[in-house]
Amino acid sequence: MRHSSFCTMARSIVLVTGNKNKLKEFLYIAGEDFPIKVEIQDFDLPEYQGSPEEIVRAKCDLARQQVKGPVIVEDVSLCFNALGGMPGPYIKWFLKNIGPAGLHKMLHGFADKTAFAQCIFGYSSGEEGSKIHIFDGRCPGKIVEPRGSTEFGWDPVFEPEGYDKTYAEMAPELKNSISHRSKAIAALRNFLNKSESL
Ligand SMILES: O=c1nc[nH]c2c1ncn2[C@H]1C[C@H](O)[C@@H](COP(=O)(O)OP(=O)(O)OP(=O)(O)O)O1
Ligand SMILES: [Mg+2]
Repeated sequence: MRHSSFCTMARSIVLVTGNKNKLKEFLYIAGEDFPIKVEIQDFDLPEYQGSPEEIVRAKCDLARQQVKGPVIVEDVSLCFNALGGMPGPYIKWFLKNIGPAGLHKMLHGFADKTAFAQCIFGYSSGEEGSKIHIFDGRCPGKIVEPRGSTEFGWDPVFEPEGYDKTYAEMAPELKNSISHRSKAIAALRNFLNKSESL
């Protein structure tokens, strides 16, 4: 927290997520020096269809209505270039129904295995009608046969560009230093540090 006399920042923000692995990575990446205290509320928000950004905006607005204060929400997409960006924000349902191995098989007929992981945060100060700020982080890579820990989602099939390991084979420090999530958190951190803009 900054102590400038211009500081109008709220004392804490609520991160709404039902995903424990997301939360773990968020807290790890945010670290001790995150500009604002983050509290967690674990509830499932309905997710509309649309572009990743539209989904985050709607999710953030619903979170704001429930929390009645400053909120952040996160939505993650896994976008296959050969499929024009699909499954994208619908990755959760593909993963749930066909698993990581099925995701890899989806690209069987395509030479292009490239993909990108996208993490978008939506932030609202909590006031009705206030602007929802968007922070977008991406990591390019490719979809491979599953390798590594099966602990977190599609990590076993995503191999970031420039590495010969999948996210699931990486030490947490490495994934958290290059991931889509770390890039989005860097943008969020930068915004929160400019407390006058809140
Ligand atoms: O770094 C990641 N590495 C691997 N898998 C990941 C990652 N980040 C999200 N995921 C999974 C979780 C869910 O299956 C889907 C995104 O859906 P998404 O709606 O954003 O997550 P969610 O519903 O689990 O949590 P939330 O309550 O925050 O909406 O991709
Ligand atoms: Mg969700």
